[in-house]
Amino acid sequence: MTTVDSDVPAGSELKKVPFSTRSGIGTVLGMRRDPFGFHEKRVAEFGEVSGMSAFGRKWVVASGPEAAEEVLMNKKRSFANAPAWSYLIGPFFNRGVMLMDFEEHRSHRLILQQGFSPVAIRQYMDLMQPMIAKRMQDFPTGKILLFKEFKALTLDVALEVFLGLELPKAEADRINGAFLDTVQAGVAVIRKPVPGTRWWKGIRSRKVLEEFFYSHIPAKRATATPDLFSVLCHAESDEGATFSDEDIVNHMIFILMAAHDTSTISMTQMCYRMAKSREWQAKAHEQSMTLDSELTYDDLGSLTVLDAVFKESLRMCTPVPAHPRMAVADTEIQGYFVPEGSMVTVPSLFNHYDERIYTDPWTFDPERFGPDRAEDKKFRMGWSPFGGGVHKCIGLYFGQMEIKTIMHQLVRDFEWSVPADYEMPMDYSSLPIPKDRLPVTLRRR
Ligand code: HEM
Repeated sequence: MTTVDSDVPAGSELKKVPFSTRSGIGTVLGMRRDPFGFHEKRVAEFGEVSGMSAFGRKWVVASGPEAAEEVLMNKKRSFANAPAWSYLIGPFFNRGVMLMDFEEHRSHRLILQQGFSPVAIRQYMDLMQPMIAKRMQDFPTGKILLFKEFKALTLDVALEVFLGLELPKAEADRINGAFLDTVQAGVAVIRKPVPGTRWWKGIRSRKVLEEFFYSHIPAKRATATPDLFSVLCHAESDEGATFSDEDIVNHMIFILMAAHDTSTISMTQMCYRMAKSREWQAKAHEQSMTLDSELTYDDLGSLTVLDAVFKESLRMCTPVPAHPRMAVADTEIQGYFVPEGSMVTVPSLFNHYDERIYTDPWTFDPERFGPDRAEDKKFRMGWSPFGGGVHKCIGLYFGQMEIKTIMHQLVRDFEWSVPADYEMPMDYSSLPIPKDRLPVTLRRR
């Protein structure tokens, strides 16, 4: 049987993937301590396609935009999501659409798509605007932890727009805690339910979430309301396929997770960058003042400053830093032999600093996305915070709508700052979050 570091078959012109001999624990700790430095050393030593041990498996790291395109566009259908993502987060996000492949993925995605159509997104925007406006009126000022505030806000928005439920604070906190634990569990170093560990907490939290969703299904099936939960309960594909209760619970848990942290991280990054580069905060404020406080869906296209800040912030810290896959047939990446069964990862976090794509990649420079420079367009996967191919983020438009709606209100009514020498300390052990939750001084204009 071939293994991930097997020799290239006789007669093949493909190259063997060079593997690091470093232990899995050493690799994970090294990556956590200094992910960028660690990656740079790996590329200098082994090249863009190389192997490493991590999380109990051997992985092929397929760096660079060309390798990203080969893996994510998956033209030969030789890479699958389920066996790779399930290995990392399966017990917690079981049967979410990202953990499905090929025909099954296609049929579930077609039904799900109804919840993400332009008509549905306009409905969600109508639902969320008054609530965001109200939350912004009450937004705390002074020295605050912005990441924490955004996390609470995006959860409330998600509960309203996805679930159509107003939960008492204690219940909302319980669900928030359960999400946090499920997300954290995926990258646990101890990958067994040993009491007290991340993995163990993740399993318990998944049960909490399942019970929560199942208990609300009968009411959701009984009436059609404009929230995603209700849309999924009533959705039917062209072939007449519908979701079972179990499908709905699985998709809801996955989507809530997929939407919540990614949006929080994006807004945190945007605010951090605009606190360091105050001129961009001022530009965004000026532009937002030319529009009404309450936006229409069509106004979103006019927020060009926030759009550029969003793109650059997601380039510099992409909320989903890597895309894991498994080779389901013997295949190749950039001329390297990748045997069936190999775990493969596409590291977008690092690709976004590739000097072949971006000029001065460590500099915050939203203008690089303008039509005259369009640095992100040099490679198909040059800018890939939303992934690519059939698994490309289904919530891409929803996410941008939510983020811009919140940021529009924030830049209109507030200004914020950090000390001149402040650098946000990042925890990359799961999705990238600030260790200090981004303390800022926020004041109402
Ligand atoms: C800025 C915010 C967001 C970012 C950066 C982001 C990023 C991503 C990425 C990178 C993937 C693909 C992962 C892979 O191929 O391995 C993905 C998939 C997905 N995202 Fe998002 N996401 C965001 C917001 C959202 C929102 C708001 C929702 C839902 C409302 C959502 C729902 C999903 C779903 C369901 C998938 C799986 C799609 C499939 O496999 O067919 N995401 N997202």
